[in-house]
Amino acid sequence: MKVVKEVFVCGGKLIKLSHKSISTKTSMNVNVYLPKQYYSQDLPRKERIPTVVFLSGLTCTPDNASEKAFWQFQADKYGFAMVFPDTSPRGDEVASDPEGSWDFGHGAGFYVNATQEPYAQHYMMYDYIHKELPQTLDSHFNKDGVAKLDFQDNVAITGHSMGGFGALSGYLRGYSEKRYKSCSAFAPIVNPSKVPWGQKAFKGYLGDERAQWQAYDPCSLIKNVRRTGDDKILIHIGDADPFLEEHLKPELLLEAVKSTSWQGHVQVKKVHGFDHSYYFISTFVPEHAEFHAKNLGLI
Ligand SMILES: N[C@@H](CCC(=O)N[C@@H](CSC=O)C(=O)NCC(=O)O)C(=O)O
Repeated sequence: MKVVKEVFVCGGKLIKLSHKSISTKTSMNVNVYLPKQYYSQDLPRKERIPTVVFLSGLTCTPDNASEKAFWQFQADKYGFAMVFPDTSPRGDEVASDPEGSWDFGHGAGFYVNATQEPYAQHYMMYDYIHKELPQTLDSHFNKDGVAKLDFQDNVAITGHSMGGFGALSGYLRGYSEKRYKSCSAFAPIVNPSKVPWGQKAFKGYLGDERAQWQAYDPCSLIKNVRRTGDDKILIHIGDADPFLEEHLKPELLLEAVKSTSWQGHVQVKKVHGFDHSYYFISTFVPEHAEFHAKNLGLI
């Protein structure tokens, strides 16, 4: 991993990194915020700082959320690190949308492992986000036998829109192995198999076979994942979101959990007047931060 830049922000630092990915066979950018506790001498030697992973939406790079979601204040408040990955592989050698649209291809990897050519060459975002990146960050930051940061065990996941889908999907697929301690989402695409953004992405990356789609779709996954303990999923969505009716459809997730172990444990908070932007996200980041801090054992 190469450190591209370090930026002082709040009480810690945003570290901008790039690295060669085995999964995507490209160079990938990722931003990591290390909270003030990381730099403090007071951190008990045995305690590792947990991580919250934020998966961004269509068109985003790691910088959108780093600059506009204001997670850093919350990371300092509770003592977690933030990981802001990119949304797709990029580069001249990486196929993108044939029509140059922004909802597929570069900036729109949908956090799945593509099986269809030419996308299967590089779009292995599921493996990258949930397997390779945590290991790579662990090796980079926890050198010399001193493990101050926890990228693999005490980790929460959240995301926005396409990234909200990615968070729900990754959480539910990894549920039996407790890959993530906690999951939330901002205006997520909850049922990609049923909406235009998701159908375009799934057809392009996964092909026509619907069984492949169900293996990533939160509305299918949640029916087959038995909830344990006090686990809950927190979702916020604005009622003035221009994508609400066509692409997001949160009611489909509530419908899907009926008569399952998740009924009553998926909280969808529809908030009046809010749109799809980072003004909406940043407003509700404090509530999501507190939710994850509790589940990560920080409060
Ligand atoms: N460029 C598009 C708008 C695309 C858009 O709204 N992207 C959202 C995520 S949408 C779902 O995944 C986003 O987060 N954009 C980045 C930002 O900083 O706001 C258009 O021109 O309409």
